[in-house]
Amino acid sequence: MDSNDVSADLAHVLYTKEQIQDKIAELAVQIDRDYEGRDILVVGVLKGAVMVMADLARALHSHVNMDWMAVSSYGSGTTSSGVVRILKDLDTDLMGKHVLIVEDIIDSGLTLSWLKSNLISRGPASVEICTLLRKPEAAKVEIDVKYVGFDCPNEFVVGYGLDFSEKYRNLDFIGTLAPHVYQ
Ligand SMILES: O=P(O)(O)OC[C@H]1O[C@H](OP(=O)(O)OP(=O)(O)O)[C@H](O)[C@@H]1O
Ligand code: HPA
Repeated sequence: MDSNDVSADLAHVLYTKEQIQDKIAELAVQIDRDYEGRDILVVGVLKGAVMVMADLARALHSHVNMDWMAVSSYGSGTTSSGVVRILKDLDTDLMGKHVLIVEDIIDSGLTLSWLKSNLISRGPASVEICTLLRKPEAAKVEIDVKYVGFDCPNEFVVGYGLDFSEKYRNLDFIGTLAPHVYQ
């Protein structure tokens, strides 16, 4: 094997490319049904949500506008503190819009909890959340999430937008890392 081959860094595959694509197609059917007759403003949270946004937006049949936010959560090490700073704000006025926040993962829930309240304060007609992954055992706050792809184990996961030190986002599947990567 090539020493630069990322597959050597992986411990387990949790969700294959096919499982992810099937799940996104399922979510798109639900979303199209729920938003029938209404335009959707999908808001992707950079950078992790890039892959989910790209695939979900293409799977939807509804009229969709796309916008992006970048936020940073401060905390010690890998722990989100819930104190969130906006690094890139939306270009769109949310007044009267049906907003669907699209995320790769809800871990502690602190980022999304803050973001949802922030967007609600801008006067949209509705704000819902769609996340590909959620870690139920890691939740620190309760948030109402309408669309969840997979409830996943409380392990650090990478791939399909999710990174470790900015690597592995480009994998088309989701997995866990081998211990040597962290050492
Ligand atoms: O539920 P929480 O514990 O708040 O964690 C979830 C957040 O963490 C990840 O983003 P990250 O800050 O790693 O940035 P990235 O999307 O650029 O990778 C993910 O995309 C969520 O935004
Ligand atoms: O498990 C994770 N992997 C990558 N990024 C993350 N951000 C929150 N949780 C995770």
